[in-house]
Amino acid sequence: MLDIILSGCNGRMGHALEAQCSTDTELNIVAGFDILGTSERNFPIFAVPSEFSGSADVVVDFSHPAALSSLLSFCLQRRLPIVLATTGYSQAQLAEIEDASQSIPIFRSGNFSLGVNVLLELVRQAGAMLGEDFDVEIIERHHSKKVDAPSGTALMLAEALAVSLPYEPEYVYDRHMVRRPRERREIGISSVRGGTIAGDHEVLFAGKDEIIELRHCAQSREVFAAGALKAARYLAGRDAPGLYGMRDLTNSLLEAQS
Ligand SMILES: NC(=O)C1=CN([C@@H]2O[C@H](COP(=O)(O)OP(=O)(O)OC[C@H]3O[C@@H](n4cnc5c(N)ncnc54)[C@H](OP(=O)(O)O)[C@@H]3O)[C@@H](O)[C@H]2O)C=CC1
Ligand SMILES: O=C(O)C1=N[C@H](C(=O)O)C[C@H](O)C1
Repeated sequence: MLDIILSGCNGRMGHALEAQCSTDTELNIVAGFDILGTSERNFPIFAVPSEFSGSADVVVDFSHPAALSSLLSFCLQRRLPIVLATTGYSQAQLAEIEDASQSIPIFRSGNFSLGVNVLLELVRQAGAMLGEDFDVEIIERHHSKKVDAPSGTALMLAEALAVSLPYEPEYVYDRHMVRRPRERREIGISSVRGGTIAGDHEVLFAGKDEIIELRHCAQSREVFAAGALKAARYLAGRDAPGLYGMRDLTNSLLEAQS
């Protein structure tokens, strides 16, 4: 049995995770954290992590960057592993995560779907093969309620391109004031918000008279919830501090199959 604390439990992803845990007898939500505290659920909810005095195996967080410091202090104090799925962290917060991972196991990814992690590999390959001749643009589309832009996944795609392209890219987020032709080393990142789009990421390679589009569309939040719960299982079995990611998880799943 895995005892989970669900941070951001009142949100869209919090509900998606609760639904998946309710169908798996091995997963047990012992408490929730959320800014508004109590609600009518099957577990107690705390507005401030330090108010929880029970025990747990792992924290899974889909909340807001503002929750990070109190979550990390809570986990550091109890030596609890944490899965961080929240996006929109500042550079200083990423450094805080890195620091904390010297003391506890932390699993962080801007996207927990298996498909996006395959997309990242394909984008790396395409960047290395096409980078000399093609312009590259990233387009992400999400529901109207999303607060951060560009998405965490778009930033991961940008990082994947940065290691594979034959030049150091310059990211361009907004062209509306620019009055000049595009330069090869630019990577445009465009964010679209509307309706209930669960998560849609496209990398466009535009060459002379030909275009390649690599695209992933999440059709529901279930894919993210399922991936984060796999990460929680992976982390709970680990004592060693460190910063883990989807590559560690997919490698361990492949090892288990062989
Ligand atoms: N890595 C991945 O695969 C995925 C990551 N995400 C990320 O997860 C996060 C949550 O997404 P989603 O569920 O759609 O968002 P929601 O806004 O629906 O849920 C977030 C919850 O956290 C609460 N919250 C806000 N601020 C704080 C705080 N300071 N402390 C504690 N709780 C807080 C919100 O309360 P209130 O509504 O009152 O503000 C809300 O209940 C986002 O950063 C999103 O980008 C989402 C999907 C997949
Ligand atoms: O906020 C969301 O909904 C999502 N956020 C993540 C991101 O910022 O990339 C992952 C997914 O696309 C859904």
